[in-house]
Amino acid sequence: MWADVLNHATVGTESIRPDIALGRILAEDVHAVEPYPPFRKSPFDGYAIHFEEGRTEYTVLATLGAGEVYAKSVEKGEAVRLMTGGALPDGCDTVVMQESVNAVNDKTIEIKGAVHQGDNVIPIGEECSPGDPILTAGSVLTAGAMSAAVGLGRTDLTVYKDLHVLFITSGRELVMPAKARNGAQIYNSNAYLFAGLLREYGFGQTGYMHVTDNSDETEEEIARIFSASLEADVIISTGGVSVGLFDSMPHIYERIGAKKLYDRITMRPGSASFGGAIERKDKIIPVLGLSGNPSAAFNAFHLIALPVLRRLRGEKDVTLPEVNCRMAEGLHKNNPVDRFVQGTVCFIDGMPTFSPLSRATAGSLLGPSKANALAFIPKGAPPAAAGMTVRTVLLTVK
Ligand SMILES: Nc1nc2c(c(=O)[nH]1)N[C@H]1C(S)=C(S)[C@@H](COP(=O)(O)OP(=O)(O)OC[C@H]3O[C@@H](n4cnc5c(N)ncnc54)[C@H](O)[C@@H]3O)O[C@H]1N2
Ligand code: MOO
Repeated sequence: MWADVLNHATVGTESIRPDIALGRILAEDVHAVEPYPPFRKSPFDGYAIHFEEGRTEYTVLATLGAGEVYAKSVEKGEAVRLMTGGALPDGCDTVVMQESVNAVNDKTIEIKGAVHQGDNVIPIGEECSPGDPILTAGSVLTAGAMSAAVGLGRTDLTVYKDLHVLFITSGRELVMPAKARNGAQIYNSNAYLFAGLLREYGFGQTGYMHVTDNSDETEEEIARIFSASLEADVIISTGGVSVGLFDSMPHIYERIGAKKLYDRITMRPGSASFGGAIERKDKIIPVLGLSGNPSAAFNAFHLIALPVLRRLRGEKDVTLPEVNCRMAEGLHKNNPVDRFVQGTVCFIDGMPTFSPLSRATAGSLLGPSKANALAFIPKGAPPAAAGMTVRTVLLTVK
């Protein structure tokens, strides 16, 4: 069912210039249209010669900077001085580094030591030939990928459109920073956690709304969320999805047209979770209501929301990398369901080692400020002991 939603929800494509494409997802396979390098070039500052067996002295016809062309052909006994990256003139088949040459006079060089025909020539198409695959659809345009495309002459690239993520927080106990807070209220840290996570993972255009879960305001809040949802490709919220009296997110989602796909998942933390989809005339909008507990929300972002967001923006590889780690210390909890424990991965004696956070609870505010990995302890496993090997999901942006 999620597969159906995701297959229909993918955003469209657009053509953009490389200078604004960093971090975007390619929607086309890029092939070389010409060979690279496009001419025979020198890897050194030196002399391009018309090689002749046994000859040590050559007459230098000209000096060329990189990018300059020598129009005539270089014949027997002749050479051209050129710089690193310079094109070999016709008739030259060998390059001699300038350190391997003595100047006999202004116009003549003498080669010291052995030289072989063909030395130091980078051939045309050494790296790629016309038609060779260079970049694949669904990959992220890194700085390196863009330089490859530009180096091969591309002036525009077809990429997936930016996702419009509408993010919602829920709860009357939440106040924004610098606002007055009574003794039982807390600051709305998830608003900042998710704005930051979305930005860190390259999801740029983010609307934000807050639901008070106060019944006097519900109708107006539903109307505002409905109107914001018209611009959204995906909706994510934290809080208000459990069984509390004021947990109103599933109701709000249903009121704005979402069909429920699930309302709980068997993992901890993050079991409080709502998944649904809004089917509109022109598109399907996936809806993810995540747990309000900050650490549960952080885990659920990486494990549930991020793969969905990546898939929606056309990425091929949507999951985070995993590495097997040695547990630095034991955990004492039983595991009635799959558990993802926040912690840090570092290398000790070359061995990836996972250290669980001392307070790895669903409600921990501070966990997301420290964790760079989540250890996976499967359902039914005994409490994880120090020294055992554990599968660990790496949170790569840190
Ligand atoms: N009787 C039961 N109670 C609970 C169950 C259950 O099955 N039966 N499930 C528990 C689990 S598991 C979790 S997780 C929480 C999740 O509840 P919600 O997702 O509805 O989240 P809230 O109740 O709204 O908030 C939980 C917690 O997180 C704080 N929070 C919420 N939003 C923010 C925010 N934007 N910034 C910072 N902190 C936030 C909120 O104040 C609460 O402390 O339910 C259990 N209860
Ligand atoms: O959903 Mo809760 O985070 O499992 O503690």
